[in-house]
Amino acid sequence: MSAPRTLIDKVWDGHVVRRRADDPDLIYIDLHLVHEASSPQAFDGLRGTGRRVRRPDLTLALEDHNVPTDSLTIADAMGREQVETLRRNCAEHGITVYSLGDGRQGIVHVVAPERGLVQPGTTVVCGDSHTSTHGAFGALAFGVGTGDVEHVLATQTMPLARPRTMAVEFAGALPPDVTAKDLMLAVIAQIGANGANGHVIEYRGAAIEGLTMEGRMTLCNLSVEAGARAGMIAPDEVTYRYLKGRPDAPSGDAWDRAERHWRTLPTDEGARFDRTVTVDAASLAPFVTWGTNPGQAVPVDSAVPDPEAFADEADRAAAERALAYMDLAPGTPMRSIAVDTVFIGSCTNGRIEDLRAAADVMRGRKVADGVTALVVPGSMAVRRAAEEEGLHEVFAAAGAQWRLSGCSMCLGMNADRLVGPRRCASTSNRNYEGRQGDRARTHLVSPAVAAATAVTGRLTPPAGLR
Ligand SMILES: CC(C)[C@H](C(=O)O)[C@@H](O)C(=O)O
Ligand code: SF4
Repeated sequence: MSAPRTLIDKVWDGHVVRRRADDPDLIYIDLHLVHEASSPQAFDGLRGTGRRVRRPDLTLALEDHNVPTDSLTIADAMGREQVETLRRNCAEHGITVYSLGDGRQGIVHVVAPERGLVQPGTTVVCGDSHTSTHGAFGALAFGVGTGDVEHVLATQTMPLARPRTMAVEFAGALPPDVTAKDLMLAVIAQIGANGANGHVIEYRGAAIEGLTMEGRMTLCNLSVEAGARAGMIAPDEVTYRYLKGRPDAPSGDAWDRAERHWRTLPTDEGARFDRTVTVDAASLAPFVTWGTNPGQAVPVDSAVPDPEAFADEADRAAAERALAYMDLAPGTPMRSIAVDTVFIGSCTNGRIEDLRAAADVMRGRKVADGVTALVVPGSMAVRRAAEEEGLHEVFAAAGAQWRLSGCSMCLGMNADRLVGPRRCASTSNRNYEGRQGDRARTHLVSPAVAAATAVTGRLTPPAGLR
């Protein structure tokens, strides 16, 4: 009987191409996702050394960061250049690219799973930190730098030091209105924005088993905001049901073989993690950030904390600086904070269930005067699914804008950028200074909280409308 192993260990061990003392392991990569913002130098590097892409068939490119969401024409010269460069690079190397205007286009971390490309027990990389999303399937998925993108393009492998393992155990069931987004904002508030540095997290417990694949993707997406290298969830019936029948998932005998393998992946009884953190899921509430990192978060029914209350000096200084940037005073009830913009979208919360949750809150209601609300589906497939259900009509009737898919207002790399000292409730994953625009102030929230906030014009949990 071999020693009990974690899910992380099993996927790692199954992908070591070469192991040598004093060297990082060389890991095989099953799926390489590419986007326009982080790939140009990598392709230049290949060209400079006369190398080709080793496995174009295991590489998929998408246009997401620089694309507009209100038109199929990229007005901005730099954005256009990025996208055209990606198209040229992909044509030169025989890589499939889902371009702006293609029905399969969308945010890389939304499209790959919905196609069935991300499968349990595989390794997935992309020159993008939120590649951690794909860990929801029990894949080992992580963001890599541009130099690594080049290495993977050329060799389909990557040298990697074995990460440490961390179990995040959720005790108890989720209360109503508490979503995967709230769970993870609570985890990051508990362990800190660097709390999982150097680790791959496995999320465990009944609250996780009860999440849909979409919720699991939201959770794993935010792993990197806790500093983790990746986040993973063991595959189960929920995973298999989601994958079956997707265009790029295995079918027939190949499915049966794959499923037999997938069922061997969950962490063995008695396997050890380097670290374990326990989170009381049953005591959580909808969370919202007050500061400029995702760990600076509190339940929406509480107040902006007093920096003086932080025991750690660095935390205190960070809180003071964050409150100055956010223009907030200690003790201000979160629910009294007025916003002028609401963004519903991104690879964290731009999937169909997220849009359903937002539409459920907005149905029959209106966006408050003076508030601009953007609803940006994470992919064109999500957009079509939402339209089939009539969600776009709910948003339009409420006065929200219904857009094409892309990263949009998640970051200031395209036309959906906030100008001036605007304040935004956003379903995205980052709230650092200038993230959504030069002086923009971001409050990270779940889709339901974003929708309720759009209706009242102030940070509001959905229960606040009932
Ligand atoms: C532009 C890209 C490399 C970046 C990332 O790595 O995550 C972006 O997607 C982000 O969310 O900040
Ligand atoms: S939606 Fe936001 S977080 Fe996700 S890949 Fe795009 S920019 Fe990065």
